[in-house]
Amino acid sequence: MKRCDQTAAWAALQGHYQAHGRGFDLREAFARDAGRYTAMGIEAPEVYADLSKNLLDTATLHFLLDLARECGLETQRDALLRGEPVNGTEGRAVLHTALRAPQGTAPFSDDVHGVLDHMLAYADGVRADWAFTDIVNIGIGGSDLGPQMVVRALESYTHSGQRLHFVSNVDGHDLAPLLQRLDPNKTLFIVASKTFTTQETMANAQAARDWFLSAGGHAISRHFVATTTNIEAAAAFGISTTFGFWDWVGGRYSLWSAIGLPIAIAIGSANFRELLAGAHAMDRHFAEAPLERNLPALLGLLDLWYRNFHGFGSRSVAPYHQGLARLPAYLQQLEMESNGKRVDVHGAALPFGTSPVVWGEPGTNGQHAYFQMLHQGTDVIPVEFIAVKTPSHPWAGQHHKLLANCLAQSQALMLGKTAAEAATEKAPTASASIAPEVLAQHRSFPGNRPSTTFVLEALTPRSLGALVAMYEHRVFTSGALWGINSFDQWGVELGKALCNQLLPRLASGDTAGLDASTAGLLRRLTA
Ligand SMILES: O=P(O)(O)OC[C@H]1O[C@](O)(CO)[C@@H](O)[C@@H]1O
Repeated sequence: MKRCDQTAAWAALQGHYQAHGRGFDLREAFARDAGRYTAMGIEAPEVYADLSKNLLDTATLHFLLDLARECGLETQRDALLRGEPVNGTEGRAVLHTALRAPQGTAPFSDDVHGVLDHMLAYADGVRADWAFTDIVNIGIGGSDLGPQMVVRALESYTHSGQRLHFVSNVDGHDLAPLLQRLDPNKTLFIVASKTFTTQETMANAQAARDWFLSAGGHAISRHFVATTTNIEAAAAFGISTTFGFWDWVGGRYSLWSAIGLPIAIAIGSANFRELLAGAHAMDRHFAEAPLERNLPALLGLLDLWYRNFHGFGSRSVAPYHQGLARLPAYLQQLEMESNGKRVDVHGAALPFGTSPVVWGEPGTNGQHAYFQMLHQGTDVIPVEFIAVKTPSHPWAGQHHKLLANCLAQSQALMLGKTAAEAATEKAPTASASIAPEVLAQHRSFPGNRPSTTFVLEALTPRSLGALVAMYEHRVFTSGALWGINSFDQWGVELGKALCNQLLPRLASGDTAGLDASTAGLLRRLTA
């Protein structure tokens, strides 16, 4: 398997970038090719993607697809899906796709469906049990972001009466205000942790249990359940109802496993199965569609083109659906924990950039905050718009405003406005004292700024499942091309170890042997 920079296609792309890519102009590309929108629209299950407002043409795509083939992308993908130990540094397979495959069609099927059926039956029982008014998921990272994002997105599928809460931060300001509002005998706590050792989760679980007992709670066994691979540790904590999963489910890929319990309680088993079905449909697309029409593969290639040739270090995600408010945070873990790596699978330092910074907010809110920089700042930041055709509220006029904003932003990023065009506009009165040609500079936009727009018919369990799986496979694609292990996360370990060393010093105030800055700050925080 070749790393991207060791292929002939990489060299060809370098030449192509110098000759055409650098000076590529979207406005000219649309003027030259009337069929550009149609040719660069990809129909994947539940997701339509308009790639036409990106800085590439048929020749670029041709070289990128050559690169994918030379890197053995399809072979790497097949190894992933077969359950080979592609997570080399941890000696593990990576099989989140098996969690959403129909019975008998993927590795570990009996185990997967056994836990799934058990978990969904329990979830439906909780939904029907009106004695539970509040469900609290205690977990962090992958044991929080996925379930939280999905529950928020599918709020219209939840039934009223039960409230879902997510507590993640070791900061007591997360848990304490919530507990004040809860009745212990009407609350279910889900302690969600793949390892059941994570400091934040264990601290919050302990605090919740202490509160439960001191606030008059009865029957811990009914009010605390766990979702974990470490059933012994959950039992030692005193939890007898546990839904398990396996080491081949990465934390950031785990919402499809027992970690999805809060989702299942929120939307019910039938809808949870729809979520899985949507993801499975995208899995099949990724596994079977030719690379030319394979949406996750094309997105991964586009990421490489932007990161390694155009030098863009960031990508902004703008979901034009308030339900997807937590999607950017979810994608930050998915993408940056997966591909924020600086050595390849053989431990060799990489001579090129890997994961971009992924960030964003729902539209239209972002427009009134940082879109200024996207339009007129000095950095080019590709933007990803997500538009949903049919809302789940009744206000068509308001939805039209949302969609018009979404389309207008990608249009403005692409078209821009020249100083000459700006000069023809009537200046606002407040700016009248500025020379018109100076004002025109301020009011002009460079344009030619790339974006992708995804369209969903509606935000449903099925479409959301497909959308998330699309992102997972896209991250796999760019990681595979870069030659990195997208499935470990050693970068989180050093901070954890140093935290454990510092912890006793917070109580004792001992600063001996610390660097001057850490010692000074510790003194300031403890004196
Ligand atoms: O589910 P756990 O084991 O508590 O881990 C939580 C999170 O911590 C990490 O291991 C590192 O931050 C993530 O990969 C993971 O999702």
